[in-house]
Order: sequence, then C-alpha cells, then structure tokens
Amino acid sequence: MLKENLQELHQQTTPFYVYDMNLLRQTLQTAKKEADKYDYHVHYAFKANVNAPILSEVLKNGFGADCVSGNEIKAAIENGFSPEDVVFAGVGKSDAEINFALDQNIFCFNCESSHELEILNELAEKKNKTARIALRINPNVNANTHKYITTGLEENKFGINSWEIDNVLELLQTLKHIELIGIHFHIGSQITDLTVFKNLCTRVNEFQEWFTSHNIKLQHLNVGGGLGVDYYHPEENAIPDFAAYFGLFNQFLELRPGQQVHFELGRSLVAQSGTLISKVLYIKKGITTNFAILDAGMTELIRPALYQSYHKIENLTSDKAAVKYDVVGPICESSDCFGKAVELPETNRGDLVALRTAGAYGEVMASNYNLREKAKALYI
Ligand SMILES: Cc1ncc(COP(=O)(O)O)c(C=O)c1O
Ligand SMILES: N[C@@H](CCCC[NH3+])C(=O)O
Repeated sequence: MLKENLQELHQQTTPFYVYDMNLLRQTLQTAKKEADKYDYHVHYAFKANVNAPILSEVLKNGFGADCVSGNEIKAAIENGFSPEDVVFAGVGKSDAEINFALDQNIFCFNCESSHELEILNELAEKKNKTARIALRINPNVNANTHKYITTGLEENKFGINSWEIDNVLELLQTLKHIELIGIHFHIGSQITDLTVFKNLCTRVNEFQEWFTSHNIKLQHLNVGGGLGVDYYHPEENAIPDFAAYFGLFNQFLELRPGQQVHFELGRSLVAQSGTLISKVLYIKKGITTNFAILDAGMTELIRPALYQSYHKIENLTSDKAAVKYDVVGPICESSDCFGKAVELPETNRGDLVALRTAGAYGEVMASNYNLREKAKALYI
C-alpha cells in the first residue's frame, strides 16, 4: 500500500501517520465474523487509537467501546457508540469520571478494588442510581510478554487478588447501589503465545466454580484483550489469527446457560493498518554503524524507547545496496532510537522511511516534549 501511494506520501509534511483503511476494514470484518461464530461481544479498547475515522469503522462493524477515562467515554458517545455498549475500566477512576459515566448510564464499570466499590456506591446513591459492575479479578496468569505490559500477575496493580474476593463479596452485600453482573480479566498485551489464553480460561473456570458455589449468577465473563500482532512480518501477517483466538476460548471456557462472553481488543484490530512516515534529515558517521537521523522521534512513537519494542523500518525511496544504520530521532534523549544496526538500502537525506505496525499505541502515546507538533494523520 505504501509504495503504490508514494506520490501522495511525498506531498505530506513529515512526520505523519498513514492508515490503510482497506486493511483496517478487512481486519475488523474478520474479527467480527470469527467472534460472531460463538456470539461473542467485542469491545474495542479505545486506548489503542481514538482517531475519528478509525472509530467510525469500528462502530460500523458492530463493536462496543472499552474506555479507561472519562474523556474516552465522551469520545465513544460523540462518535456514535451507544452508552449501553460502553464499559469503563481502570484502577484510578476519578469521582468526576465516575459521575460522568453514571450520568451516561454506561453498560458496566469494571471495578478493581474494595475502595473503588465503596466510592462508586456512594456516588451512585447520590444520583439515586444503581451501577452495574464487573469485578476485575487478578488471575495470576503469566502473559509471557514485556514486563511493562503484563497486567495479570499478583504483583501488578490491576484487579482484585483471589484471596480478597471473600471480603469483596461480603462488602458487596452491603452496597445497595451496585449490581454485580460479571467478572473481568485482562492479563496483558501483545500476547503471541496462545497457550497463555488457555491458562486464563482454566483460571476463569475456577473462579466461576467459586461464584457458583456461593450462589452468585454472572451474566457475563469479560476476558479482556491482549491478542498480539506480528511486528516482524506486517505484510505476511497483516491480519491476526482471530479464528484460532476465539476458537480457543470456545474450546476451553466453560459457560453457564445464557452467559455472554465479552472481549476488549485493541492492538490486534488496529496496529497493522497504521504506519509512521518520516523523512531522513541527516546521515552521520558512528563508531561501528552510521546514524540515520529521522524527523520523527520518540515523541511520535514512544514504544521503542519505552519497551525496546521492535517496529519494522523500511526505506520507501531507495533500492540501493543494503547498509546498516542506527535509526534515531531528533529528540534530546539517547533512548530516542528506533533500531540499532538496521539493514536498509543505502539511505540519504530526503528519503522516506516507514515505521510499520504503528496503528495501535502510536498516535495516542505521542507527546509534545521538546515542544514538538502533533503529527497529522492521512487515511488512504
Ligand atoms: C483492561 C484492558 N482491556 C483491554 C486492553 C487492550 O489490550 P490489547 O490492545 O492488548 O488488546 C488493555 C490494554 O492492555 C487493558 O488494560
Ligand atoms: N501501550 C502498550 C500497551 C499497553 C496496553 C494497555 N494496558 C504498548 O504500546 O504496547
């Protein structure tokens, strides 16, 4: 898609994001088709990308919204999502955010601590409302991913640990403005080893047994998101294997009659459709490799600096013999590096460079450090 549209790419001010809307549509349609096979409900994790044209495609394909802030709920509603399809997660919901979500009558709050439940109950009581909640349980399942994006281990701040659930249930009986409708799990992001999700199913089944033995009926199980994408082969594996992913839950999750299963996918739906395009400013001699200095940096795409994560780098405008470069940005930080000893066709000032698989957690994590301007987005 990128090379076919070089002329249009050349006309833009760099750096900028470009989105392949055909790929986005195909990805969303595939996910929806595979989820529908089992009547699964998917809420799109807004945190991955909140650009209006992207949200519009997500909405058209019948996904709900998984939000982690009042502003994300606002964005969901402004972009046409129905409040009944909005879930609100997060360990630190502010009173103002909770009040806003209560006013909107959202579908469900995913609650992460006893203290949060008490405050939610108080705020709901003031409005004479009842808040529907799912308890986010920390299942202590290792997601085999980067430690900064692992969320389901007991040492993580997320969810209610298993040994606290007894107390939480006792508390819930006293909270008259809260209705427990489900349980929620999310063990981490960029998970490529599907056996991890099988382990999650085993834990969810155990928790279900426990709730059943306490005569508690749960209308839904929310198993979160986390399905990873192939950062190394964005062309060959442009669409994640949703069939295997949903099929695995269908095989291993034990449901009670009438129970719904909810998912919160972010990255797998949008990552491959986005690319950060940058121009080469300078080539500079290094000790072992040369530096290719781009006009995009960690302010546009922070993932490599933050998690040492890999994004495939391509020179779109050179087909000369390969040379190795440390590909870096202009920001005053040594971590502002997209890749070391990256093999690229011989690169010169003015070449266009693509940083692939940047549609998720790219633009949304941008900053204006060094007073950088926000990169624009182009939709092709
Ligand atoms: C609670 C919750 N749900 C859903 C997601 C979306 O995850 P992913 O983009 O990996 O699908 C996240 C992010 O990791 C999350 O924290
Ligand atoms: N921001 C992370 C993912 C975190 C997902 C939210 N819990 C990334 O870029 O990979």
